[in-house]
Amino acid sequence: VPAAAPRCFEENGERHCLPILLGVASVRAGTTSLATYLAAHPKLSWGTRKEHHWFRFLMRKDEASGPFSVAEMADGSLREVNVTFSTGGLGEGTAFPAISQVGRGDWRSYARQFGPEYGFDFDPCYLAHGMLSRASMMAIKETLPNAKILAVFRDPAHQHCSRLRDNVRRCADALSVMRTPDAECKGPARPHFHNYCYVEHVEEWWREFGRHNVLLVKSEELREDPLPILGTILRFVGLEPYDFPRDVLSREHNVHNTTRRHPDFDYCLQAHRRPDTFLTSCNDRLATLLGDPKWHWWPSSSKEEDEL
Ligand SMILES: Nc1ncnc2c1ncn2[C@@H]1O[C@H](COP(=O)(O)OS(=O)(=O)O)[C@@H](OP(=O)(O)O)[C@H]1O
Repeated sequence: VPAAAPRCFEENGERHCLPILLGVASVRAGTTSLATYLAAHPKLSWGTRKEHHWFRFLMRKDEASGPFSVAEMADGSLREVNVTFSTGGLGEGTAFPAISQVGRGDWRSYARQFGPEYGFDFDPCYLAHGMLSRASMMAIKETLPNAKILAVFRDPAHQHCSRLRDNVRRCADALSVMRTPDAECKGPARPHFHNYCYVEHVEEWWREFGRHNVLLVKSEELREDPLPILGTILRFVGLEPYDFPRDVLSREHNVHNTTRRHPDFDYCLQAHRRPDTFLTSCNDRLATLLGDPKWHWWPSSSKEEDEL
């Protein structure tokens, strides 16, 4: 029996259950591979697709149902959503529209996308910076209060500098666009950086779901050997160990690797790994919070500093 008992209903002789596991992060960290591996388990299914985007919020430009720090949940109730982010919500200083889940349907509409198996759903945009991701977190809590939360984190400097080519337009709350590495690396911490300051988000999700319900995975470890990670995830959701087919695990999905070719990529990477940068301080805090230096990704006194 999984730790999080699924919530199910029957319709036309078919049984549908809400997912028990929600992957909430992060963009381009290997979530497609991980989801594909998990889908090979006979008791696990992602339902109709890997990413259901059920908890992404809709923009409502037509009416001002409140200040932009308020999100309208599926049942019409309003929630304050930018209460704790240190940098304020998305659109800070601008007249940003209210955001809403209304029109999405109730929990059954979501559950209909899954069968009777233990479902899981990945959306790497839920754990990110800003009002929308916080609203997603609140909506998830409302619909799936017992969900197990999974986040895959990848070297934040790599993630950030990758955007030199790949503007993050798919995540609605990551509107900042990389311009030049110089401006980004030497300027003050912009809201965009907070997507990769994982420590800020971990504390938020712990607070809402409880520490034991949030599992963090290092993307680099997943790439090295997915088996131990899969074992940990099975234990996390309360399933027995399973011998995943090796041929499934030997394939990597959604591989691009084109970002590295940008001429400024290495410079950007090195600049962000200096000891005095915002991302270094985030890693320091994350490694301390989790009590494990592996969450730092690069040593504080990096040799790369000398090379700049
Ligand atoms: N097993 C495994 N472990 C770790 N990382 C992996 C793995 N498989 C794929 N990848 C790399 O993950 C990147 C794609 O991540 P996502 O699938 O999460 O991207 S997406 O946000 O859903 O589009 C993409 O990174 P880049 O190639 O650097 O772009 C993949 O190469």
